[in-house]
Amino acid sequence: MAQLTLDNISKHYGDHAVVDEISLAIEKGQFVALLGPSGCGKTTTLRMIAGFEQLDTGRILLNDILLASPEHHTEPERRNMSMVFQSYALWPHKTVLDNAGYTLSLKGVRGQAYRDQVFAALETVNLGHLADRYPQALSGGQRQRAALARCLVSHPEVVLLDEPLANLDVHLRASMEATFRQFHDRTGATFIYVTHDQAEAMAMADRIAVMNHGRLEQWDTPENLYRRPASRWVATFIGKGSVLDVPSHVHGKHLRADDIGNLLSNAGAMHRGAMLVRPEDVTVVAEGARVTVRHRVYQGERYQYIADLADGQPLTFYHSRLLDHGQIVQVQIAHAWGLDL
Ligand SMILES: Nc1ncnc2c1ncn2[C@@H]1O[C@H](COP(=O)(O)OP(=O)(O)OP(=O)(O)O)[C@@H](O)[C@H]1O
Repeated sequence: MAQLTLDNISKHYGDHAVVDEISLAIEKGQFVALLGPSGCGKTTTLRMIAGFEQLDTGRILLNDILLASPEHHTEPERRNMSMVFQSYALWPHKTVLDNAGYTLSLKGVRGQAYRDQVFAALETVNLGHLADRYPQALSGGQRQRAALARCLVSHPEVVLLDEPLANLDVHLRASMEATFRQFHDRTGATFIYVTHDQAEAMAMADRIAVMNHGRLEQWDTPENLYRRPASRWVATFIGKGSVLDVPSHVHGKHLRADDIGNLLSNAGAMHRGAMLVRPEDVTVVAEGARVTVRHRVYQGERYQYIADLADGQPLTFYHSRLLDHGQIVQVQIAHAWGLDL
C-alpha cells in the first residue's frame, strides 16, 4: 500500500503548468528519485510534498491522511518530513553538534538526552569525531553529512533531498552515494531524491519518476527505464543508445538479430516506428550490416564509436579494438527495444 500518494498534482505559474497532473504511489521505505532535465518541475514537486508550495490541483496524502489539496494545506513542520538541501543550510555560528541537534533543541530536548540523540545521529554518518567543529572547517562531503544528521535526529517518515550532491566533486559524489544508501537502509525512511543526474538516480533509487516539461514520462525501476523505456523521449534521455527509425513492415516489441540485415538496409524507408539499440548490444562481426565509423571516443577499457548505417542513421557501439574514421565494419545487434512513436 502506498505510504505517500501524489494524486494528479499540478502547479501553475501564470498560464504555464510547471507540474502537470503528476500521480505517484510511493511505498514506505522506498528510495525514489525524481529525475529530469533542468526546469522540468522536480524541485517544485518536492516543494509541494514538503509543504513549501500550494497545489493548484490534486491531493497529497501520507498514510491516507490528506496533507495538501487546493483547499487544504498542512504546514511543513507538521508533515513529519525533513528536507536536505544542495546548499546544506547549516548555521555558520553553530557547531556540528548544534547544527545537527537544531530541531531537537526546538522541541525542548536538553542536557544528556540531547547529546545522546545528536551523537547517535552523527555516528550514523561517521561525524561523531567532528561534533565540536564549525561548518567552515568541514569539507563539502562532511557538511552534507552534518545536514543528513540534522535530518536524522527528527526521525522523519519521509526524507526529501534536493540535488544534495550537486556541489561536490565527482569522487566525493560516488562515496556520498554510498553514504545515502546506508543512511536510507539504517533509517528505513522513505527517500525522495531530486536529481538531473541519471547515473546518481540509477545508482541509488529503487524507483525513478522521469519528468519532462512538468509531466511524468515514466515511473519505473532503473532497469526498466534502461531496458524498456516507455517513450522515445525516455529512450534518448536515459543511457546511451541509438533510436533507429524502422520501416512499417518490421514491428513487434522484440526485434531479433536475424531481422537486422533487412531492418538496417530498409531503415528510414517508412517512419512508422522506432527501436532502441543499446551500445553493448551491438557487436562487430565478420558478416552483418555494414556501417561506416564516424566518431571515436577512447574510454580506457574500450572505445565508444558512432557509425553510420547504410541509410545514414547513427549507431553507437563499443569495441575493444581501434577502428579508424571512415572504416567500414559489419555489426550485429543482439537485442533491440521497440518504441511506439
Ligand atoms: N516562483 C516561480 N515563479 C515562476 N516560475 C517558477 C517559479 N519557480 C519555478 N519556476 C519555473 O518552473 C519551472 C520548474 O522549476 P523547477 O525548479 O521545479 O525545475 P527543476 O526540474 O527542479 O529544475 P532544476 O534542475 O534546474 O532545478 C522552471 O521553468 C522555473 O523557471
